[in-house]
Amino acid sequence: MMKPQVLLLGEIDHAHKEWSSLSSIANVIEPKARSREEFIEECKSGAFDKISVAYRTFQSVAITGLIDEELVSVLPKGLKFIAHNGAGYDQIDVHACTAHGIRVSNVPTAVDDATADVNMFLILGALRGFNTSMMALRNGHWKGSPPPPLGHDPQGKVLGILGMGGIGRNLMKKAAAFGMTTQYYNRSPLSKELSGGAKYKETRHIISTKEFEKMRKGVVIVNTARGAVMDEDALVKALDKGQVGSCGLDVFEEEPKVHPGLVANPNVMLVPHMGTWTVETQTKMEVWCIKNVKSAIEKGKLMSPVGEQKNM
Ligand SMILES: O=CC(=O)O
Repeated sequence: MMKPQVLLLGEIDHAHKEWSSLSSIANVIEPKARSREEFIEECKSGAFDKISVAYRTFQSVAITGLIDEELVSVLPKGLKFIAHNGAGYDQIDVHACTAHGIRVSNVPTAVDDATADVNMFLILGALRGFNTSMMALRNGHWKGSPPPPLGHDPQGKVLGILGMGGIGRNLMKKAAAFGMTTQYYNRSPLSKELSGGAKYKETRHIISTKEFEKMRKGVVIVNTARGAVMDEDALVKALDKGQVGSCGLDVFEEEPKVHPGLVANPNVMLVPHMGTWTVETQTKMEVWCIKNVKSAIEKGKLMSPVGEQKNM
């Protein structure tokens, strides 16, 4: 019998052993395309017609572009599974995939420690106002003149967590070790029956001017989720007014672009999307994603389907 074919979109950098062990159950194909246009052409050429599973990385968006309706509609009909190597899957239009009979998985859990660590780093950095003096030192001005205002301790502060999934719960434990108490908010879409077919409102810009105004003046904001969760323009304005005192960001609305108002503001700590950027975590993520590919081939279903497809 012919082995099933797996399409590799992106690179395997760490889990080489696990990836090569796939060869006993599948043949791996890599695209020749170097742009979205070429990729669409390659799909239409029939080169991928025997593919049933695709493994994709966050970075592969540089070749294929977003996995949106246009792309999904040219993917080979036999492609039934997309295993995405990442926790966040905003590059993939899951509704379009569902409509075309494609199941999507992501990588939860493996990302929790590293992402919560970056969040805690940004919380501490923003509370202490370290960015201004770190810049001053490099510019030959020691702490800066005048020295920056005193920072604040995390001990006794209340941490609000928006999104109490694996990363949120991991962060809560870390913050507790720093003496913080947590309040949380979590979104959970209703079941199909209860929502009566109404489309679930996504999380884009759920934090904007109105929400900043409800917060305590001088609030510290950290984002390690996705940039678009917050209205970046509104954040810049709230920082300029002092409504937001300082902030720490790992994610941005239009990566790799960063709003000039954020770059210009020394009260903002900026990290270029490095939440999971460690050897240990990248390795765990690849291993996890490969398990999804194996499960798709051997059991006909993904090990960790995305939330929208959990009940299918
Ligand atoms: O941003 C990183 C991820 O979604 O895994």
